[in-house]
Amino acid sequence: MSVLSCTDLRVVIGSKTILSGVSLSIEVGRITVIVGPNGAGKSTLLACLAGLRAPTSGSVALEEAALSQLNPRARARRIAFLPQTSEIAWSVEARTLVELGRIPFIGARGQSAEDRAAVDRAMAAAHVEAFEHRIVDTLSGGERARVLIARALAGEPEWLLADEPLTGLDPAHQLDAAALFRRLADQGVGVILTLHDLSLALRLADRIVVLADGGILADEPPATALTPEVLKRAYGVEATLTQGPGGPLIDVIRRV
Ligand SMILES: Nc1ncnc2c1ncn2[C@@H]1O[C@H](COP(=O)(O)OP(=O)(O)OP(=O)(O)O)[C@@H](O)[C@H]1O
Repeated sequence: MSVLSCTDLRVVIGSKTILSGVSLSIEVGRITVIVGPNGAGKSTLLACLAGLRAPTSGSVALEEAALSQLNPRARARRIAFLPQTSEIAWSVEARTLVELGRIPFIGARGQSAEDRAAVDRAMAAAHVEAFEHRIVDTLSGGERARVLIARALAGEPEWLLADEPLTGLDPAHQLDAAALFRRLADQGVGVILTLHDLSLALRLADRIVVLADGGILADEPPATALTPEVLKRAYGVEATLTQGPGGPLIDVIRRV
């Protein structure tokens, strides 16, 4: 079983320590959700796990091999990274953007029938077939977010690492995206997400990693991860956990 891990990860930018002493071992076939306050280092950790940022010290490994030893093409075939939506603004048709997710597979002869079929499957999974010929810049934020999910899926990766993938989606499309992530995990994909919506995190995750002050404050199954004490320490808020008809709900009462 494929495992993505980091050991004693430390990231220093300028004079600021962003992450320190972070060790994780994450298995495929599960949804791992990273939560934590603004600036806790969630995006930085995700970029390190995707092999897109070199840590200052410590290591990231895919199975037994250091990620830094894999060439970028081989790494991109196995790990898809979905950045925060706001970072993308391209004047290309949606299908062209999704096709970019196949680049690690495309040979000298250009796209094969299998590449085109994979793009079709990815667009269908993210429900974006209707936008095929729309210029991405003209799509709404939520529509663009779904096209970007399709781009990440086009490579049919073993790992999907997504930074805030549900932000900007309406409730129905959040449910669709959550169901898609669950399907992928059930098919054996390792899904690692950062999320700000704690109730959604509880409903979606098999495992929740709470980052705060550059380190891991909790690393637990959802049933035990977000206790009032953890929420207080991580976010500085008083909050309660209740059961709603759709699943667990975090009710934030006040700052403490
Ligand atoms: N290039 C950089 N130069 C200086 N500081 C940086 C740089 N990149 C990240 N940081 C800082 O590192 C910290 C962690 O950033 P990161 O984006 O990983 O946090 P985050 O937990 O994803 O935050 P958010 O919830 O707001 O998206 C922040 O304080 C950020 O300002």
